[in-house]
Amino acid sequence: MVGVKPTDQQYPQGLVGFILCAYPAPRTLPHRRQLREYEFVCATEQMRSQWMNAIRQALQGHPIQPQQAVRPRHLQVLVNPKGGRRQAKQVFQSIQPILEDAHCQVSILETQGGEGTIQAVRDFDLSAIDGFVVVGGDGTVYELINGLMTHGDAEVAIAKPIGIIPAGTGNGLGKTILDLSQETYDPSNAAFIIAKGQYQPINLGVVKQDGKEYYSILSLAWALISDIDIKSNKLRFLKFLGSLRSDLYAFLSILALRSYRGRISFLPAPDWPPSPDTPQPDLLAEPQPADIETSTASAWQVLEGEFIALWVMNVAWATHSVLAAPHARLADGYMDVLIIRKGITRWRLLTAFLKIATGEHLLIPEMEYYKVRCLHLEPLSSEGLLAVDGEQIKYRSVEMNVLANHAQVFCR
Ligand SMILES: Nc1ncnc2c1ncn2[C@@H]1O[C@H](COP(=O)(O)OP(=O)(O)OP(=O)(O)O)[C@@H](O)[C@H]1O
Repeated sequence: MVGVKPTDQQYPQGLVGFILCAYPAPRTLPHRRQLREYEFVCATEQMRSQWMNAIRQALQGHPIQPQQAVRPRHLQVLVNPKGGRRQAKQVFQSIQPILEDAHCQVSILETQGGEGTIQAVRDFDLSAIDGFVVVGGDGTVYELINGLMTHGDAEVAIAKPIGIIPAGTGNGLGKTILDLSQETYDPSNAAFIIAKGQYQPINLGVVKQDGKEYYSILSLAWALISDIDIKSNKLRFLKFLGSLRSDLYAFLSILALRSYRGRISFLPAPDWPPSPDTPQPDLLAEPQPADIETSTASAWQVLEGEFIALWVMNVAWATHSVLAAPHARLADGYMDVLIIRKGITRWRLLTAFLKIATGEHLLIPEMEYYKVRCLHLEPLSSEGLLAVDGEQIKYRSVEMNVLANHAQVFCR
């Protein structure tokens, strides 16, 4: 009786009956309406199971095919345990669930560095790989690209999309991709882009020197820039500095400023610089073949003299905090070139350095900016450094050409 409101016929008589009826039923015990709903659910459940049995009988001899399972994407992951703050393994563990939730299966390779990594990439069985993921910095991407381009089946290898989880020091390519995908600079956002699975073409640079070829996805640097890139590696043991390492070295190099003699020849884009009326281009739009053909028709330019810096950029961001080439597009068939000649004051250079995170360094008149199809550098100073994607190459004449839309990166 307690907890279930009695019907009229069941009302007990007198004072006891009045108290029992006025006393509200405890919520934990079923109310009569709830009981009726329960009975209804039981009845419909019974009907449902009867219908299902009827359908099963009708379909006997006509088994239903199980739904085709979505094939998981197989990603070959390259983790550089020595990149950046040496946190790449932990970074990958933290984002792995994002890839797994997106039906990605991963195989992990810990890189050895240099030729060891390039050879390991050449040995990959491509039939089992849908894409690559680099957990490291631009140096590891460079090794991956060079391994793919010299793979026995290079055409198939370089067509596989590449994703970047930034775990190096600079991570210029990772930052460029995150920026184009309108995501903030963070490993989980980078994993999210890979999980989404969309990819875009990207130019590659081919650097030729002494009959050898190197493939670049980021940059060719000479003078002040390569000095900072290569010499700041000496401070790598100061792990806590992270990317501040190159900022510190840049500041010291500007104080002890020196110039380098050389000859820079290049084939500029015919429509550069654009007139102020030209609408802003879509940064991911593929180039029209006509754009590339007309560029070869334009005349070579030759600059000879003393230079402070040469930076040939394939993408916009040189590091996650250096927007060196704000006009660079992923697949426009051009490289963006920043040249600083001797004559700029230390103060102006320092101002440019402080503004480079937003691309406003280009407002300083001494910054010369070109878009080029190919470039030839002949260093005329006896000593100096040259770097491709932050990796040192021999200090002698070098040529760089664009391979338009040659690789693919997970982006957007
Ligand atoms: N197991 C390893 N031991 C020693 N060096 C390695 C190993 N694996 C990779 N390397 C080297 O580490 C160097 C740096 O790699 P990476 O570019 O990934 O990081 P980073 O230099 O910190 O980042 P960024 O290039 O973006 O500034 C590369 O030259 C690579 O050859």
